[in-house]
Amino acid sequence: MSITGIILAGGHSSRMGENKALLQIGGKTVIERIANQLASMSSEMIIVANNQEEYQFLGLPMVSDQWKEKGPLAGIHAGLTASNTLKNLIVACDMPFISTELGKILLKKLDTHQAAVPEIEGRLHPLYAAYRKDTKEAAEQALRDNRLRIREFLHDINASIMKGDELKRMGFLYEQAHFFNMNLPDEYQMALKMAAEKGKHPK
Ligand SMILES: Nc1nc2c(ncn2[C@@H]2O[C@H](COP(=O)(O)OP(=O)(O)OP(=O)(O)O)[C@@H](O)[C@H]2O)c(=O)[nH]1
Repeated sequence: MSITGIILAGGHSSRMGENKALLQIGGKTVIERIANQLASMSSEMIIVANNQEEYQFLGLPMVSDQWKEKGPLAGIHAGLTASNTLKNLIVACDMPFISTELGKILLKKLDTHQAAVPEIEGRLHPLYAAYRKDTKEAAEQALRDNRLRIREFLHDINASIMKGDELKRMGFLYEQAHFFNMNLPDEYQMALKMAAEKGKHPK
């Protein structure tokens, strides 16, 4: 298994008001939960962070953005630049309930595409998606041109947009929780409730 799991943790969490990667859910920080999930799918991991001291406790390799204050596309670029593997799974640090089953489906799609990105009920999820290392050049060009929308970057590469129906046909029964991301304090409270419910009715 030659796969790198890349966690984007270089944002400002300004809507949350505190570092959302370090919020606790079920006795663990969100970033630890994600790292644990990624560990089962990848041979290497990288954290892309601009304030690295905050994540030293994870004991994982870290890199910083080369393009500063450009948002998640710069995180994707930095992660792919540092990666030593063709196949990479990128995850935002604010998605507490990602599915490893989905991660494996997205990574498999890289046999035929440069990227695989879920689109669930009309909403694209490029921050839980698989990217080949060879998309780094297109990311760099987009950053150079100051085209920072990931949706546009996906047009520049051979990306497979995987809709809910296709995922269902492949036997993956998605839940909204898999794509849940926390931006606001209320959404953190919601995540705590979701985790408590999951604990009551484990699958
Ligand atoms: N490496 C890197 N990651 C980023 C950057 N901006 C956002 N991210 C990450 O991308 C994901 C989604 O980020 P957002 O929620 O859109 O932005 P944020 O800055 O974290 O939060 P807000 O300040 O509330 O907008 C999170 O995992 C962020 O850590 C960046 O400039 N560099």
